[in-house]
Amino acid sequence: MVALQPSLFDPDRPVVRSLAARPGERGDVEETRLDLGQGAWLVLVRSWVLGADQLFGELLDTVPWRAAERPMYDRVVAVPRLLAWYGASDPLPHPALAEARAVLNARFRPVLGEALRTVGLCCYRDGRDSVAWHGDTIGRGATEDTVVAILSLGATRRFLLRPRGGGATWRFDLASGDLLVMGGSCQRTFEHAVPKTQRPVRPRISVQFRPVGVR
Ligand SMILES: O=C(O)CCC(=O)C(=O)O
Ligand SMILES: [Fe+2]
Repeated sequence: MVALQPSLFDPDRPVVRSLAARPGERGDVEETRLDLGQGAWLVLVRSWVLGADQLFGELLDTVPWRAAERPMYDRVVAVPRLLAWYGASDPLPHPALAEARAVLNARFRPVLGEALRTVGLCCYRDGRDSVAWHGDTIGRGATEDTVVAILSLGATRRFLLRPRGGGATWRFDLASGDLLVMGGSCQRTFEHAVPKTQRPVRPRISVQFRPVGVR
């Protein structure tokens, strides 16, 4: 990791650190690459964004969060998290998210063959909020390899991945500023989830960067 000169680091302005442009090359940060098997891979970067709590606070206060509902059997239930969505041409709610997307594209566009363009946000208000097991299989993720990058902000929450056909579950505790990138066949061969927790936790925001059409 490159040492940051204190005078260059303004704690009020989040810093998105650069990623290596090509595998094997070194960026500002250490990437952990994991092969999950079946063509699925992950890239994990701890403390990718510096000043992440500042960014977290600004997003919590300024994003137009909406509560959603979905049908379940014969009832309509509340989706247990708040949502916001920015399409490819929508202005993003914070300049750091545009910077983050540009850094991700410098690294992953060659792998993906197209750019990450949309930005989805989830807010987990407390430990009762969660996302159930699923793959992002709407769009090309259902049939082709894709990339979904997640920036985690605020509370540390557990992120789980398991193979669809059965097998061991991978667990990652994602802290504020961490980046987790799911690639290859991950959306169709694995499922991921953020389970509820009994621990008292402050809110967490996740920011998902995806190609157009993938959800
Ligand atoms: O909050 C997260 O880290 C995961 C969110 C997610 O899987 C989704 O929105 O599809
Ligand atoms: Fe997902």
